Amino acid sequence: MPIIATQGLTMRFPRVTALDDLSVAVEPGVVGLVGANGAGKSTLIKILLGLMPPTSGTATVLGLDIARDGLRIRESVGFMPEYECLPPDVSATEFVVHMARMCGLPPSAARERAADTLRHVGLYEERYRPIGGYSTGMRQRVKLAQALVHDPKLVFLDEPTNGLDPAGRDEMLDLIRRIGAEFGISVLVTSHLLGELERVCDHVVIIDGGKLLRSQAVEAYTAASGVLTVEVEEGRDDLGRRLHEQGVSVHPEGRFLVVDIAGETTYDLIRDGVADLGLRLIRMEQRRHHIEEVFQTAPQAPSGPHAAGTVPQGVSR
Ligand SMILES: Nc1ncnc2c1ncn2[C@@H]1O[C@H](COP(=O)(O)OP(=O)(O)OP(=O)(O)O)[C@@H](O)[C@H]1O
Repeated sequence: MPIIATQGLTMRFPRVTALDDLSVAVEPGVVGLVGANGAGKSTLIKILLGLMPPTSGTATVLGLDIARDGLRIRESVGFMPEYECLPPDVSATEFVVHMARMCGLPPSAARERAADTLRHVGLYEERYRPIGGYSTGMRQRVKLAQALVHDPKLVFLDEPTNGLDPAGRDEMLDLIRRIGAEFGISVLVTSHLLGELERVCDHVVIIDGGKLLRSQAVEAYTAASGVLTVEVEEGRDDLGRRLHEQGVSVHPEGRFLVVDIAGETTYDLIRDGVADLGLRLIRMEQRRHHIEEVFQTAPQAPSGPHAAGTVPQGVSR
């Protein structure tokens, strides 16, 4: 059963169509939702939580109908919002226990679950200090803990790496992977950073101007390309010249040579060239595609705000 399925989902505000006839279904796992600022990601999450009725169309979350079962959806789904929403004067423990109680857990179970969840997200002694003194990374962890405390089957994480430094991002991405792999909780995670989603997701849905651009497994986006990256210690240009003379399509790129694969012979020609020129081969690997290439090849939607051939502003690697 898909964890999320939408059919013709449309949300029109007076001046803008935030979602435009969106039909998509995703299976359990870690699912990325990507789109530029204003693409409709937060609107979709609010509609899926049953907090806002769509203008038209239908959707189910964990098999529950958003129009009828909003309360049951919110019981089974955790939500980590993008915006700052934590009270500064209470500790992480007090806040997460409170959220667990709000979800219906009795006092002792709420305390236990809060302690477990805060430990899972990497907050230890700090959890007794007021949240107001926390770093951005710690606050993101508290937001994540409150989304997980009632043991949901699915969590919606809206831009969980926002505002984090590279180390904080890596830690948050590791946590997201563990939520999916170790705890068996499905995740819908939004980001405008495609490289992040490539790292943690099983499946990525791309929306642009409220329309579905692509929905497929990450491996389908990152399949091996027909191009080799070759790095030699010295003599890059000599090797490039020789390959070119042998009819190989090749061009330099930084320290590397980028070589079009025209069959097994391409590998032989590189190997022979390296040996004959007495070079040291550091690497020869087949390049993989990246999710961003979807934006570079997608035709422009008639009403889409973004020019074809460009990554929409706000979406980056
Ligand atoms: N309550 C509202 N009233 C009017 N317009 C809205 C409302 N909520 C969202 N919009 C508009 O709908 C479009 C989609 O917004 P949404 O917040 O869903 O995008 P997003 O992909 O989440 O972007 P971001 O990454 O900036 O949060 C935007 O043009 C936004 O201005």
